[in-house]
Amino acid sequence: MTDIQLNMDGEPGWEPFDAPALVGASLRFVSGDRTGNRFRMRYFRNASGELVARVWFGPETEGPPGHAHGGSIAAVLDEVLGLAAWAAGYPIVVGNLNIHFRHLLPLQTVVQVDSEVVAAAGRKISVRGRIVLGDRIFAEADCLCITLPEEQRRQLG
Ligand SMILES: CCCCCCCCCC(=O)SCCNC(=O)CCNC(=O)[C@H](O)C(C)(C)COP(=O)(O)OP(=O)(O)OC[C@H]1O[C@@H](n2cnc3c(N)ncnc32)[C@H](O)[C@@H]1OP(=O)(O)O
Repeated sequence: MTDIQLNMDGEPGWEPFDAPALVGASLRFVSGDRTGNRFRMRYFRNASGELVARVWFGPETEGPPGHAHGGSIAAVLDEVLGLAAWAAGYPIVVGNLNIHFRHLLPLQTVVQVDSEVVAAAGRKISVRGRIVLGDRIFAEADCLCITLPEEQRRQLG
């Protein structure tokens, strides 16, 4: 397997972001395995609080031959956009995730997930995101996150 570059060393202003330190170790499904053949990913945040992820879609995320399964793309967007809301200070779960799959995403490629918290109204936090490689947009998503009441948050641990 070729060298997998997930760092942002050449891009000043982005610091590694410790997702489990914020939301807990339960966040394993997408970002928990740093060596396997499903996803490998790293989170980064800048001084403005924007969150990005560098994600490698491994052979076990396959859907169409040689390309990522739509569900694997959805899983990545669910986690990254939900985490973007948490990183902005909102303890949420994802209520609605709407994805446009724009281009087939080739396996064993490192792509970037950009995110932006675009609105907060009461318990509803709107987050937008996209999966890109250079100018190529593979997927775009709108995510509605809902903050959890304190009691429900406590039950989650
Ligand atoms: C803890 C670690 C977190 C890790 C980081 C995040 C990354 C992972 C992200 C996820 O995968 S989270 C897991 C996937 N999501 C879920 O399983 C959520 C399951 N659904 C629920 O728990 C509840 O339906 C939910 C908390 C989202 C809402 O239920 P509530 O009873 O608390 O809220 P309610 O129904 O009163 O709705 C509150 C407002 O949100 C709106 N709303 C709720 N769900 C909606 C929805 N699905 N679509 C559109 N609007 C929605 C609702 O209309 C209302 O708007 P208004 O205040 O204007 O009336």
